[in-house]
Amino acid sequence: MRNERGRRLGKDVPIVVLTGAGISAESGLATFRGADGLWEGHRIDEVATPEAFRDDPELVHRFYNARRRQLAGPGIAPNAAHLALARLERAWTGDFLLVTQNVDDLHERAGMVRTLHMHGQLGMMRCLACDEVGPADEQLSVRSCCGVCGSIATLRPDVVWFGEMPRGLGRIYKALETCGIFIAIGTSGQVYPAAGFVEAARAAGAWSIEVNLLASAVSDFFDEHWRGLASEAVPALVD
Ligand SMILES: CC(C)NC(=O)[C@H](Cc1c[nH]c2ccccc12)NC(=O)[C@H](CCCC/N=C(/NCCC(=O)O)S[C@H]1O[C@H](COP(=O)(O)OP(=O)(O)OC[C@H]2O[C@@H](n3cnc4c(N)ncnc43)[C@H](O)[C@@H]2O)[C@@H](O)[C@H]1O)NC(=O)OCc1ccccc1
Repeated sequence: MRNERGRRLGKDVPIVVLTGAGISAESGLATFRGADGLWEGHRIDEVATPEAFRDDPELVHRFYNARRRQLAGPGIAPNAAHLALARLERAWTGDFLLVTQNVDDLHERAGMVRTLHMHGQLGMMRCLACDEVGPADEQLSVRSCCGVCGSIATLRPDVVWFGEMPRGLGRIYKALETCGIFIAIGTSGQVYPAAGFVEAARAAGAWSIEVNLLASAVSDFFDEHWRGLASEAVPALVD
């Protein structure tokens, strides 16, 4: 991998890659702030909150069931950007961590292993009574029963909602504090704490690269910018 000044970026330095909805856009999955950023007329961050689940759990279940159906649907598959990152992970000799804000499983379907879903996973559910986590199907509802403790109406999507603590922050900040390269792909830099990772990486002296269709809210923090479709820019960057 070479930076825009052609300086070879050694595959032996610790690297952190952050991805957002933009990397899955070309796989047919809607981005959050794409189109109108609405689902059934609801602003996404209206249905992705603990308050929404408390007030109207059926609406929230419908939202996540619809996204599970879409993700499991025909034609939804990892694109060239996911596949290029999987090649990079296999070729990387230094510490490698992929942190994704995405709840889809396209990185894993592309063969990636060292992934951390900081906002949870669409394919999993958690029981609020016994805290058991297990695979979720497309029919989750308030009538669903927990297979472990038998309680009803206690199953929720195992995702991180607005106002909730993201997953693995300790591991993420540890990796950011020692990384030599930080790459952000397909994220608008509007949701925290993810949007603040580039500053932590820079503070550690990392070379920072942003790959995005448009400028993001944190573009100024990056050393290098690759503007374009992830499916074209990521292979060009890493191969
Ligand atoms: C809206 C925003 C202002 N609000 C927040 O950030 C809030 C509140 C907040 C906390 N700190 C702050 C500081 C300042 C201001 C606000 C806050 N944050 C939280 O609540 C977080 C939890 C947030 C997580 C919420 N859950 C999600 N998802 C899971 C659910 C679900 O999926 O249903 S967030 C969800 O939205 C975000 C969407 O953003 P992107 O992925 O960037 O997608 P977007 O559509 O915006 O952009 C796509 C980009 O791709 C580009 N693109 C499009 N197509 C392509 C293409 N083809 N190729 C390349 N690029 C492309 C576009 O140009 C665009 O730039 C993702 O994070 C995604 O996971 N929790 C928390 O803070 O807990 C306490 C705490 C405090 C301190 C330390 C620890 C904890």
